[in-house]
Amino acid sequence: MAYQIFIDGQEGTTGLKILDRLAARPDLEILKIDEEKRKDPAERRKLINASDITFLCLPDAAAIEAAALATNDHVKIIDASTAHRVAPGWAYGFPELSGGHRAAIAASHRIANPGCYATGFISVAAPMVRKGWMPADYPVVCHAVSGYSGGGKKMIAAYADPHRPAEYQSVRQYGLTQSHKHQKEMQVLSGLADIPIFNPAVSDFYSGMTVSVPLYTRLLSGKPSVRAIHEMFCEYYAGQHFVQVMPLMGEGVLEGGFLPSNQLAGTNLLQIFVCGNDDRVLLAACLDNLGKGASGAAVQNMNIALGLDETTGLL
Ligand SMILES: NC(=O)C1=CN([C@@H]2O[C@H](COP(=O)(O)OP(=O)(O)OC[C@H]3O[C@@H](n4cnc5c(N)ncnc54)[C@H](OP(=O)(O)O)[C@@H]3O)[C@@H](O)[C@H]2O)C=CC1
Ligand SMILES: CC(=O)N[C@@H](CCC(=O)OP(=O)(O)O)C(=O)O
Repeated sequence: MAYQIFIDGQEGTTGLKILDRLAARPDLEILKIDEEKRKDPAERRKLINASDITFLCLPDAAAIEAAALATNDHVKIIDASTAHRVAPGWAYGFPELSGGHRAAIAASHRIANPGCYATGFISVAAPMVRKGWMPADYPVVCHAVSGYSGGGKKMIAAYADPHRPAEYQSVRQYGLTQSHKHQKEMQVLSGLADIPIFNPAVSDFYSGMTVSVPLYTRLLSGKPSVRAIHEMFCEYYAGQHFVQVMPLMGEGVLEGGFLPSNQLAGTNLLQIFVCGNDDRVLLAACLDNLGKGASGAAVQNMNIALGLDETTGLL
């Protein structure tokens, strides 16, 4: 019998992308909610409890409410929101981070899907801390640029508006108060003592993102060379299908010395670039905010939670 899947928030940006990725799969049956009952707690409770897997593609408050509607012991919840990412009892859905993370996703009934920026940041910061090269109190700074679909339906509509302000054509930095909702998750999952300084920006393209962390090697334990850092990342992610460590300096991959942000749109891939020199290193992660940053990761986590090949149905 096909697995029963419910997407709470099926009309939103992330919900629709998950639906797209699952639509052609014969091993799954999608439990659709009537349009007029999309926000009816009783109907949602019924479908959540009838499912094997429920994806929550909702704002945080609605995701917390939805998780409480799951009353049977069977259903596995995969929450795309920020609500449960550092909550006790929830597995963090980044299987490439460690064998322990993959095992927790396979065993848990509550899986928090990582944030898009957080995925990029953790992919480069966590191995540096785990390998003992970046001291936990390293003063970490992170820069990032995202496509506007990261802001969901409202931001997509604002960018598509023919009467939008001219400034939308420029890169717009935000998170200026240093209290972006991903910062706690970035700190905790990377094993850092302090919240990193985070400078996100949104720009005039639909999806994709680059998340960068500049480092002084002189502040790292053992002062590793840029080549040694690259080798460490190659070993850390060896054998992973969706996380790829690119050639040192992006040799043969980056055209004209530019690192684009939209190259991985439509995929579940995350590519890591190690650039710079033996004094100043730039670690950068490129991904699709709607792919490995949201719907792709959610489907990968579902595959693991169901005991399937994690690449099923994913590019
Ligand atoms: N966009 C992205 O790149 C990423 C998003 N996320 C997270 O995923 C979640 C969904 O984001 P996104 O898809 O972008 O957001 P959207 O705003 O595009 O979609 C959210 C959907 O949830 C629906 N909704 C709101 N409240 C309720 C409720 N009480 N009951 C049922 N449905 C409700 C909305 O309905 P209506 O259509 O009526 O507005 C909408 O369809 C968020 O928590 C977001 O932070 C995570 C990673 C990346
Ligand atoms: C461009 C833009 O606005 N991006 C969103 C991040 C989207 C995301 O990852 O949302 P989650 O926190 O649910 O993971 C933002 O900065 O809030």
